[in-house]
Amino acid sequence: MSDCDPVITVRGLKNSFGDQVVHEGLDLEVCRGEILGVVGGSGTGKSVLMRSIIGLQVPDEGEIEVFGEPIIGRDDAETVEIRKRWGILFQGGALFSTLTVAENVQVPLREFYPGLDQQLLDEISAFKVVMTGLPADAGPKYPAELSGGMRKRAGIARALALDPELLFLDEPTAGLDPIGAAHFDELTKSLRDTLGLTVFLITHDLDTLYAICDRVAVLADKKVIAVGTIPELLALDHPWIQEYFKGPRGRLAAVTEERRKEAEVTR
Ligand SMILES: Nc1ncnc2c1ncn2[C@@H]1O[C@H](COP(=O)(O)OP(=O)(O)OP(=O)(O)O)[C@@H](O)[C@H]1O
Repeated sequence: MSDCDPVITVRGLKNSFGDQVVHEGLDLEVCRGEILGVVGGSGTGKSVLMRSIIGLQVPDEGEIEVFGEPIIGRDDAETVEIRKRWGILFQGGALFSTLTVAENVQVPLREFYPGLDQQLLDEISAFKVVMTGLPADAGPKYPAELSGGMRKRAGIARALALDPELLFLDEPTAGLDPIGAAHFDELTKSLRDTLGLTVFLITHDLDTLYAICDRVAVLADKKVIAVGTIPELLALDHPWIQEYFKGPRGRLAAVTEERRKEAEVTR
């Protein structure tokens, strides 16, 4: 992307587990303010890439910078100021089931700002809950009392607890019905627009790619084989890209997006 101000830079990344090499020579830049979709077949290493960027997976080789700061080889204490600036929604939402929604949102606040008093914690968490479109009375509820879509929103509320600049979302619409998924996409986009976030979004959801991603990075053959807008990717003749975007589901997603845009124009 021209005039890219990189928030994440990955160079020459190699990850392996025993004999299995997942990444080799992987490069990627995520630009400030964009929603970057990360796609690839199952097991191509999308989650391992995210885990490497957030420091949970130590790569064999390569360099990773977030906000211009190196990540690899630094311990938790050294990266605390960087970690405060990002929020993460792991696959499945990963809320603590024994804590209420409000208490879940307060977890990162307590971790990074242990001095905050309970009243302030309650006020911040209540604000984050409402910000994600949940009703205010969702705060005292436990995750098991919420629908799948509401749990995802609660996960986003927790990811937003520290007012991050960068949001990592690992398959946020997995398990949601199409309407719930479309609403979640709208939430992601509106948060990006209003808060100026940069979003690293792993997804299998073609509708999400069409509806909200500025660019898409494709993982295959152990690396990012292409990054670009969907029209740019469609112009490439890589077999996986062609099959993914031009297969029946890809064509349907393209038509759905076309209709959505037309409806917007005539509204
Ligand atoms: N901790 C680990 N130990 C051993 N192998 C692992 C570990 N984490 C990931 N792998 C392997 O690395 C490969 C990539 O996994 P990853 O979860 O990143 O794939 P993915 O692209 O996110 O897949 P999916 O789309 O199915 O979620 C898989 O073959 C997986 O089994």
